[in-house]
Amino acid sequence: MKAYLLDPAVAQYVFAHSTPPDPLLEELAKETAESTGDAAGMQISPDQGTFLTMITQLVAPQVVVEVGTFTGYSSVCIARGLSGGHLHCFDVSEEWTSVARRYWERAGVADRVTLTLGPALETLTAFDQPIDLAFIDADKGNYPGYYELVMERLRPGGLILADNTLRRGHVADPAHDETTTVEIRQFNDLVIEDPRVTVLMLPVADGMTMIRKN
Ligand SMILES: C[S@@+](CC[C@H](N)C(=O)[O-])C[C@H]1O[C@@H](n2cnc3c(N)ncnc32)[C@H](O)[C@@H]1O
Repeated sequence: MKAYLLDPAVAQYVFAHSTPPDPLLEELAKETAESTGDAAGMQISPDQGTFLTMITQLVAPQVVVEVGTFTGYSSVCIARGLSGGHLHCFDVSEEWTSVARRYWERAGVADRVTLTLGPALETLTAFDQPIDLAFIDADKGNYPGYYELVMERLRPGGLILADNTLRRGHVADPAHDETTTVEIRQFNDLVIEDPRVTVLMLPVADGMTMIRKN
């Protein structure tokens, strides 16, 4: 499991005292690992999945947006937390999201999930519903664009969650200039300087930032 910033023994303790994934999510993780190779590392970790379900239950959103669906792990977790709301997923990959579609059916949440395929900067621009909750987990260079498109549609009090905002801790090392680290660092700076929001970075998995629109 991903817990880049924790001592391994502490990480084990954390996982042992957090609700684990059910057999369906374990099967999805296994199928993703077997069928997508190195790309499987893009999947959120099980503790993040539990977090997404809990936060969705707490926010009780009507409209949720997910940017970056892959094979569906995070979307199943979000959809399971819904009580009457709807999840709108955005991704470019027909192949990867075909796996997600199967697991939405098996999880019994297909009727509360809509998938739109295409570059998310374009498909989100065409999305015209007020958003209550958003999860951003796609190509890192476009995070500022996704953030602004979501912010324009986010209700006051609404919440954005952005994944991978610590880049294994590299963002805190000014000498680390790998492209994605620089992109995420710029995104983190943009968010903390935005007067419209309240921000909390959580050192969960690869870093997850909670951004509440004031
Ligand atoms: C990190 S993965 C998402 C992981 C997913 N949240 C999960 O829990 O398994 C990133 C996803 O973003 C998608 N993506 C990359 N560039 C994109 C773009 N420009 N527009 C929409 N989706 C994009 C990829 O196809 C990939 O499925």
